[in-house]
Amino acid sequence: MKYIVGIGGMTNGGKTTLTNSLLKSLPNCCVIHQDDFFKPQDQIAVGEDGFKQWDVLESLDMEAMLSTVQAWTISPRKFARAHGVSVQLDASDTHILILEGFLLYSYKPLVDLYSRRYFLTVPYEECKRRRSTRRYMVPDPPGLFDGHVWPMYQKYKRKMEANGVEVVYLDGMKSREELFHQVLEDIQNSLLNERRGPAPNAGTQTQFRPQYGQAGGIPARHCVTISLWGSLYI
Ligand SMILES: Nc1ncnc2c1ncn2[C@@H]1O[C@H](COP(=O)(O)OP(=O)(O)O)[C@@H](O)[C@H]1O
Ligand SMILES: O=C(O)c1ccc[n+]([C@@H]2O[C@H](COP(=O)([O-])O)[C@@H](O)[C@H]2O)c1
Ligand SMILES: [Mg+2]
Repeated sequence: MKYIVGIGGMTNGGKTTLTNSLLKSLPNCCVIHQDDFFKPQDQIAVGEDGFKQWDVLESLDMEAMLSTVQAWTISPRKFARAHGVSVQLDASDTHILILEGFLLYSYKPLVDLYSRRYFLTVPYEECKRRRSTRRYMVPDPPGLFDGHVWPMYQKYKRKMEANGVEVVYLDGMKSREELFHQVLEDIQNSLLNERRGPAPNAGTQTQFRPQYGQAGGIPARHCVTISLWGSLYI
């Protein structure tokens, strides 16, 4: 069985932290980080506000991300081998892929591929505080958060909701441990249900239809991590 989990939501909601914990506990689990698909700086448009528009879908090479997801979907084992990782399998033959990023549910070709979509949020003040401590590859210029990051977050979230994309909201103010256990348990339950039979709404929650792009090479910056079967068997 192939199972794709989205760990999405706002910047600094705790997506990468949660994903790293899940990877250690979920069997045969690969991850694709959306951040690894940012286009080079010279291809990022400058808005009328004077800010580089990092927080829009066009700043990401989503076709390349889709191709990477597609490669996993076609053969998770081959995908793992292609990245030099051996995967131990047991009889259940479950393969999990985590997609992690801040604009996971706004790209139509991907949106219906998820088995489960999580969405982390924290209040504005906490998001701004956490962001002020972060150092990205390209540091935030003064005023970027209020002038670009936050308005774009709100815009894409509104669109996602208007499109009827079903997500499981997660309170990013909970402790790292609480979030980890909550999501791990939820994924385990969801996997059990999937094994019992297809969920009535799986893959059909929105009007979007998957449209696969051309499969291509995986850009060098793209990082794929594989975690092997651990002590946990689902
Ligand atoms: N549950 C949490 N509670 C408090 N701080 C957190 C929590 N999860 C992550 N953090 C911190 O918030 C910051 C952003 O976390 P990160 O996982 O990188 O977020 P994202 O990938 O969503 O931008 C980091 O400093 C991280 O240590
Ligand atoms: O990683 C990069 O190259 C990069 C360059 C410029 C900006 N970013 C920021 O990365 C943010 C998304 O990552 P994250 O982990 O905060 O969800 C997004 O809000 C961008 O503003 C990231
Ligand atoms: Mg992150």
